[in-house]
Amino acid sequence: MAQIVVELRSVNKKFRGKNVLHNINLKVYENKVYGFSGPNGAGKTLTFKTILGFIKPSNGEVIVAGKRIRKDTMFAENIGFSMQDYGVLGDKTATENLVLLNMLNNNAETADMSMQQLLSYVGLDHNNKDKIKNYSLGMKQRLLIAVALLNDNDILIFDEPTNALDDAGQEFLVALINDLKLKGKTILISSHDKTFLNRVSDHIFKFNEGTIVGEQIL
Ligand SMILES: Nc1ncnc2c1ncn2[C@@H]1O[C@H](COP(=O)(O)OP(=O)(O)OP(=O)(O)O)[C@@H](O)[C@H]1O
Repeated sequence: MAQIVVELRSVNKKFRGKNVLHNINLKVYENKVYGFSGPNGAGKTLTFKTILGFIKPSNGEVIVAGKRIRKDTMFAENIGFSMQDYGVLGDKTATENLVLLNMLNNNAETADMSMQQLLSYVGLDHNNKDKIKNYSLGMKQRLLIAVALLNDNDILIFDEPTNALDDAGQEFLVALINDLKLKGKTILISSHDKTFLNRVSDHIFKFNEGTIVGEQIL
């Protein structure tokens, strides 16, 4: 039977008295792709940060891979994620960024060769000596995806990976997500592009004003 790998139970979050997430209930089953849709400020990124353990709910429960995220959990270690400008240094090359992050992650087995493979998997050239502050937005998106894949985690969160992607970039991303699914990954992905979400998702959560207002099974 398919396992539930992420579960949110009646999650609420208040910031300075304002309800930014309310009554979020969701179940994520292994090896499926979940689209998160909704307008700006709907709560998609906050829900991702709650699953990652970066922010703690005011009440409710978050369970990742069978473990409850507690107040003293720093973050959910078994999730790879990409968020806009999170964790990458503009003054370094793509390879330097990946090597640094890999060292921070204590991932001893990764050699330069696997960085090359990872960069080529996301369509970047490991020989490119440009600092990433000079990258196009589409190239930065590809690097952020590589960051999410660094530790070969089974659960992946991609926050707005379609931003600034041209048609070829989108096609590449669709193929990459399909390939990751074939490899057994579970993927949570937010986007403003409904056509893209319909193409890649098994299940879509529709967010508005900090809550889930609808679901669609594809
Ligand atoms: N640290 C914070 N303090 C106060 N309010 C916050 C904080 N972080 C997010 N919010 C608020 O929570 C709401 C949800 O934001 P969130 O970033 O999750 O939206 P989103 O659905 O990802 O939108 P977008 O499509 O623009 O990325 C917004 O109203 C935002 O202003």
